[in-house]
Amino acid sequence: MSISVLGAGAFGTALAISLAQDGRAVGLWARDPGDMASARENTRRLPGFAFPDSLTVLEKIEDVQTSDIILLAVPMQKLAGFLAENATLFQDKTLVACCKGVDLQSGLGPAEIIQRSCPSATPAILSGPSFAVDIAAGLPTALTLACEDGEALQAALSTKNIRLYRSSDLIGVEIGGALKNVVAIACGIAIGAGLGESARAALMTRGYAEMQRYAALKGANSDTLSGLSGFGDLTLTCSSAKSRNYSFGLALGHGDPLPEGTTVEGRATAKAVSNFAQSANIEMPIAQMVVAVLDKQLTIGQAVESLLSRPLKEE
Ligand SMILES: NC(=O)C1=CN([C@@H]2O[C@H](COP(=O)(O)OP(=O)(O)OC[C@H]3O[C@@H](n4cnc5c(N)ncnc54)[C@H](O)[C@@H]3O)[C@@H](O)[C@H]2O)C=CC1
Ligand SMILES: O=C(CO)COP(=O)(O)O
Repeated sequence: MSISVLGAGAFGTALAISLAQDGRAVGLWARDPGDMASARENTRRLPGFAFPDSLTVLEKIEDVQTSDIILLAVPMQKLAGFLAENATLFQDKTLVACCKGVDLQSGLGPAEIIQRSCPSATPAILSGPSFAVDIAAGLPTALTLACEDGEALQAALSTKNIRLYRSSDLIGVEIGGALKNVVAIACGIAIGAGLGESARAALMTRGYAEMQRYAALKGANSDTLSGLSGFGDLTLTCSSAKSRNYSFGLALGHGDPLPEGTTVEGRATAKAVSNFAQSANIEMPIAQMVVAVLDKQLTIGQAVESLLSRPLKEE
């Protein structure tokens, strides 16, 4: 089965490198390829990792039509527009969403967006704890691949350093990857503002409870979030400064200039999730406080005060 990766940010590039390291023919398409084809490296988004020989930089997006499996590695808020623009190229393909988030405009995750724009395609979700640099460096990782009847796909996308676990719960897997970014921003804020590691552990745990509430209402299986794309990615992202979401929170909490030009998926997803929580009348106070701080409706001190003064309840 031939594979292409669309979107040559850090993650798309890392996945293409890992897949091609096994000698598979892999196509990588970038909206703006720069000198990638001649340099055999993505010097802007993932410098220092040479492309294996079997990785081809696609000249035009139409070249993707020879592939059966297409990995979508564009940022979440661009996915719907990207699919709408290119839907005719994706008929009957297996489309593997690698982005993590909830679309702010529609409130949908990648699986439903794929189903709506490309009804003849087979949707799949790849998610779990993995920094692009770790994958590109050949370090060991374990991720979840969600797809109906996904055994062949699991075999096709497993590599020497990416061990894939299979799931049929697309909604649960995409929610884990999307919502952990919101909690990671909250944790970064807490550490940046000097609130301490106990506060971070509390935010991770109560943030996880919010993820479970959201997932239950969206029809996810109750145990999916305990896997790699939920608990696994929450742990990684809330504890490593390699995470852009956590680092963004750190800067916010510390009062430093916010990083620019990086993909911080949790910002838009926090808003999408809070909108849903409000309309569905479920409690997601951490997500709502992240939005309030981002929108400057509350200071960090006021947000903390608000979380601590909520009515006492059972765990
Ligand atoms: N970087 C990482 O370690 C990981 C990233 N992800 C997810 O992968 C997704 C992409 O993230 P990164 O690759 O890290 O982002 P990035 O910030 O490195 O790159 C984003 C890329 O998307 C391209 N792009 C933006 N809009 C586009 C459009 N309309 N059409 C085509 N290309 C477009 C940009 O040109 C850029 O190359 C995100 O949802 C992120 O959560 C998931 C796991 C790990
Ligand atoms: O999803 C990731 C790790 O699994 C990457 O996290 P960031 O997008 O916060 O860098």
